[in-house]
Amino acid sequence: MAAHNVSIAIIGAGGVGKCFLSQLEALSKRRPTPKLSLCYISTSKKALFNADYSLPVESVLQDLAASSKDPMSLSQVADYLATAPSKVVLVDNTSSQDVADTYPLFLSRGISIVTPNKKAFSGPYKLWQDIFTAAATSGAKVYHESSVGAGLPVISTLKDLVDTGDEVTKIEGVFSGTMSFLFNSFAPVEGSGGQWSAEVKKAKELGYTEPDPRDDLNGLDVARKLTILARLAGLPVESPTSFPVQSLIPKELESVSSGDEFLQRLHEFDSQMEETKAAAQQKGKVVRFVGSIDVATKAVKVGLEEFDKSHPIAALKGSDNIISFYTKRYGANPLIIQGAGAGGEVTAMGVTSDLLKVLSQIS
Ligand SMILES: NC(=O)C1=CN([C@@H]2O[C@H](COP(=O)(O)OP(=O)(O)OC[C@H]3O[C@@H](n4cnc5c(N)ncnc54)[C@H](OP(=O)(O)O)[C@@H]3O)[C@@H](O)[C@H]2O)C=CC1
Ligand SMILES: N[C@@H](CC=O)C(=O)O
Ligand code: NA
Repeated sequence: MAAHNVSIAIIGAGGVGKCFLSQLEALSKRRPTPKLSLCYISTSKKALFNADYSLPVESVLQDLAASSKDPMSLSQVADYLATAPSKVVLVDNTSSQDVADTYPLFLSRGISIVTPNKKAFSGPYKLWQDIFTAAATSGAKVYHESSVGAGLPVISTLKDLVDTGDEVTKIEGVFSGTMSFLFNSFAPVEGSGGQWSAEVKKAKELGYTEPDPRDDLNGLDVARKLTILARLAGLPVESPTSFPVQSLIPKELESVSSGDEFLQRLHEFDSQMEETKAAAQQKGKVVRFVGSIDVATKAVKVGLEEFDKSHPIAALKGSDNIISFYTKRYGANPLIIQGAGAGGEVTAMGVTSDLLKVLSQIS
């Protein structure tokens, strides 16, 4: 049976979006079927689309930069995509809550979704239910592997554990590429480490942070990931603020209005993090930012902990995440996933592999 053509719509063309576009271009060359055509792309300021639902992938970033079209409203995007001549997959490469809130509408109109955006799956529990109900009713697919651990197979592994009847008892580890990079370079196992505020700027330049790095430093990014994993493990966690989350934002900077001003002023408070580092050092330990979900007691928490220098969490490198799944089948030795947990290419890889899963089911 011939594969049907599929149209791809993309919202968001930043660090992850650009890497996704180049992976999409390479994919279309490597795997000519199903034929993929790009039908819509937008940032928050500009959009590109046309009446025949076909845009050239090779030049789309330049064409988008030169475009004079405003983005459509999200309900207009849903109308436009629902009348496309082929099935459509929407790739949300933003961190927008508004786009996330519209997933039930897209899905109910038969538009599948792949995304690294955490907001839909870690927002109110009702949104989570509406998303999966809409998908089940319409048959559209929704995948979000890169919403936890970037391209690392964290969500697919947890789903496999649950779907095959294993009992997940605990999930713990380092869930933030930014936090991992910061502590690995600021408080390394050997050597004195860098300056906290300078490392935060580096993490942003490397594309590890959220668009606003305060969303990483306040612990909410990790809390969102734990909310997603807890829900998949069967705990109906209401929201990422419904359990204890430690923030590393200095009190004095809590009310600054922009991420840029925050970054400019952060160095004034470097001594606070130096004290935290020194307290661990005095005990021969290092400090790291971790999270855990205890399924039996329903306890979820996020924050700083001290680790012996020989502990696998202390020895992480770069932006690596490490995530341990304790289950009935795996017993005392958890199933462990480790590797880069942030960065454009590895995040886009998770999005592209989700796209392949959707294509295998709808084309
Ligand atoms: N970077 C990483 O390592 C990882 C990122 N993720 C997730 O991937 C997503 C993208 O991250 P990243 O690429 O780094 O972020 P960027 O800030 O680099 O890019 C975000 C893009 O989304 C666009 N955008 C934002 N809001 C809207 C909107 N309402 N409508 C249309 N476009 C919008 C922005 O456009 P404009 O520039 O015009 O505002 C920009 O093109 C986030 O959800 C993030 O949490 C997940 C795992 C790892
Ligand atoms: N800002 C996030 C990006 C991936 O989710 C992180 O640093 O882990
Ligand atoms: Na992942």
